[in-house]
Amino acid sequence: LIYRTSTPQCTCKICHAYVTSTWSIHFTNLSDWYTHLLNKSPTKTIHIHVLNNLITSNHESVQYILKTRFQNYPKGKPFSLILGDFLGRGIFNVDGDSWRFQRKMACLELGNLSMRSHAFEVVNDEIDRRLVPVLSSFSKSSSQREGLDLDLQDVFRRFSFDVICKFSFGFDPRCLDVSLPVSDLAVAFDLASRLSAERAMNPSALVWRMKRVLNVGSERRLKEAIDTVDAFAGEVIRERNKLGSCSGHGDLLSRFMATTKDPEYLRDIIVSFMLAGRDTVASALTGLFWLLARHPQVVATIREEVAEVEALTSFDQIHEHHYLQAVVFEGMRLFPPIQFNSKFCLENDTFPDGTFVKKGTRVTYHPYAMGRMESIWGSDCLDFKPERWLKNGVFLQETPFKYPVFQAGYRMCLGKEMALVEIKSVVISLLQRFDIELATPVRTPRFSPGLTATFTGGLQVRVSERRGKT
Ligand code: HEM
Repeated sequence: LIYRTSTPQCTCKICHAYVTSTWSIHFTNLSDWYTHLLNKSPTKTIHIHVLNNLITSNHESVQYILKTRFQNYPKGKPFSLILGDFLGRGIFNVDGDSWRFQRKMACLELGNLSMRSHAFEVVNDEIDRRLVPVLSSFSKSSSQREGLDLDLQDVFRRFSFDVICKFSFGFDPRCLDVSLPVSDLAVAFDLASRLSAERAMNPSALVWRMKRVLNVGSERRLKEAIDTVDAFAGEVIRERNKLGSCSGHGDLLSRFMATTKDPEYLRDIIVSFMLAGRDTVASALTGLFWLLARHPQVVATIREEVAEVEALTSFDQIHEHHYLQAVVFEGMRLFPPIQFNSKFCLENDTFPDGTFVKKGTRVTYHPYAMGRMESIWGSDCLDFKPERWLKNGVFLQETPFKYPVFQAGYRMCLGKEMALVEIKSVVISLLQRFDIELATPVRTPRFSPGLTATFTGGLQVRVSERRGKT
């Protein structure tokens, strides 16, 4: 009974390759195989029947899902159930009024001028006091670690975890420190995120639901991880309550606390923002530094631009480094932190590309594949070429429906500007001070399962201080 699956049995070539995993003979990642299939598809849409999942890289269909027929493509129950234990009723996991309310509040907060300067301060403080010292301690000239390999992905995850916690709820988890401490919270958060995502890989929801009822295996570990995250969120809320409304805190949590005292709801908001701001930024930085290590000319050009243009001293200056902006966008074109994103179709529909969409079908748009579509980027789509974003030296943005790295339409990412500031500040600071090379040259990164793209085995690098630049 447990393994009975409600998905249709299909023996077509694609479904067979999916079910037997034979796609992995020719492709490193499932996303690379989907990219291959989508590039070949005349409509740029494919149907994995056994998953009842329509996957598209057609920008007109993406616009249709995310904007034109937004109401017909909510997140839907299947996902809110899968992620419900971890994300609760937080912004990522709800539709309708609850989503609208949280979006409005978060929008006010993230767009607010003083929050922008607060974000800038938090990011640069974390860079100066923690990120740079950690890299220095691993550099070839350091007496501390004598040029040991450093997992840059791990460092970026620690960095962005500290930043989002300090920024959103004024709490400093101190994950990034020269001693690289083990943080129970960060470990639990990772586990909860990974195990929640893995629920979706079961052939039927019955599998994980049964395990949850029996409290065994991965469901037991998931529960324990969520308990640790809940304990942390509870502590943050209690501390904040003690300080009262006259604490002077102007952060995101305070704004939500002014509207509700429901601890469960506040917990969901805390978890959502930790998820939103942590893994995504770390993932963007990991992919970008992998690319930079393989493109010394791009590094040299960034250094030239940074030397020419005044240093980044405020949030709003982020648009002044055009080449750097192009580099960051180009990095996420090839390595989008959220490789794919799914919705559910409420009523029968037809995509602009002519694909019929049956009610109840899972509908997925695929930023990873879209970044590698010849039809969008041309025959050099696999090359890392920041110049493609520049016209006469000025950065020109592509429509978000062709580049839905931050999603697009009504639910577009609210932290985009903050993420860009964070990524650019890190790139500038690290490239000014260090030369960074890959410890083991990997041709194609392999990704681990999870809600955001993570390099399996991390990003192992060797760091050396640039003479006269420290
Ligand atoms: C490179 C970094 C980032 C990327 C690539 C990114 C990407 C995305 C994507 C794809 C979504 C849509 C998710 C979905 O609906 O399932 C999203 C939503 C969101 N992001 Fe980001 N994000 C980044 C950083 C951030 C940061 C730093 C914050 C907060 C400070 C943030 C806050 C949010 C929020 C609140 C939403 C929910 C919007 C809604 O549902 O209306 N993001 N982001």
